Amino acid sequence: MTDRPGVVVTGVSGRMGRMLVHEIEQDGRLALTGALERSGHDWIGRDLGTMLGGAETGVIVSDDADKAFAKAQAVIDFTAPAATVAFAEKAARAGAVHVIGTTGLSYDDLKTIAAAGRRAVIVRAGNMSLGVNLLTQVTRQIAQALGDEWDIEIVEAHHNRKADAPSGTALMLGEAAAEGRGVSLADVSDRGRDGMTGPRRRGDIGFHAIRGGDVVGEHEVIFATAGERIAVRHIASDRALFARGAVRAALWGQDKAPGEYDMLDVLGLKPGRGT
Ligand SMILES: NC(=O)C1=CN([C@@H]2O[C@H](COP(=O)(O)OP(=O)(O)OC[C@H]3O[C@@H](n4cnc5c(N)ncnc54)[C@H](OP(=O)(O)O)[C@@H]3O)[C@@H](O)[C@H]2O)C=CC1
Ligand SMILES: O=C(O)C1=N[C@H](C(=O)O)C[C@H](O)C1
Repeated sequence: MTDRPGVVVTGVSGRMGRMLVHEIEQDGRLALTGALERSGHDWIGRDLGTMLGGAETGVIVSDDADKAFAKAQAVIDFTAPAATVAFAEKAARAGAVHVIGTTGLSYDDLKTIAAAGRRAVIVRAGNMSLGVNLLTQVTRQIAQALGDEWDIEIVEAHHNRKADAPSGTALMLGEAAAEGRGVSLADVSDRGRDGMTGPRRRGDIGFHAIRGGDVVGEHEVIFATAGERIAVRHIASDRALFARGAVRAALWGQDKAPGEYDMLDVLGLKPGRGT
């Protein structure tokens, strides 16, 4: 028996799933009590440690989320939108803190997750790193200080297996820029221009996605006007930083009231909420 909060990692064979198992072991403040993969996956019923090429851990990979969540205090979930929406309901029912890193969530997905967040603690962020979360604040401040004669463009680059565009981080940065300007991102978003687009619309926020090789994640916000340009940039070179943020969020959420939180709450960068 252990008094460490128990945690389940979903999508455990994925890029982030593997990284999370490693980080949970290294960090030592959470006990890994469950590991999930989708039904029919080769790893189901097998020992997680063996599947990862190491010694047996006693954690058997399962596709039964309800059973795994019932024994845990936290769920760390970097999977895919449909899976995350289903996990949100199940984690809320089990009373486990649900840390959501999954991106590409639709408006309806977000509504379902928000409903689960009225019953349990959810920490959701398109990027769990300190650097990116600081960058959102800097972006908001710069956008607030500049008029709309400054064009804002967000450029992101990721590996060639990434399923969604723009990235969750690019959207966080876009939201921050729009907030700084006092406009709704939905009204000014201009994604991936192509063809005879005509001149740029004043006030738009442009998004551009590069996909290639093994790029972990790079984001740049460009503010451009006549005669000058400002660029702020974040480069992630190791997925471990996202896993560290997720573990920190799972621990932070343990004594919080039900609600949907983000990494600014966890990092103490949003005074007056949940701290
Ligand atoms: N917020 C952040 O800081 C970060 C967010 N991400 C996001 O995390 C997500 C995952 O990224 P990544 O690890 O690279 O992707 P991977 O495709 O490598 O991993 C996703 C894993 O989830 C599994 N999965 C899908 N559906 C289910 C299900 N219903 N039940 C259990 N497991 C399931 C997949 O299985 P299968 O292969 O069979 O589909 C796969 O093993 C993406 O949305 C990505 O954008 C990534 C890094 C940082
Ligand atoms: O899919 C990824 O890899 C990443 N996804 C997140 C995103 O969509 O922004 C975070 C990070 O950039 C890596």
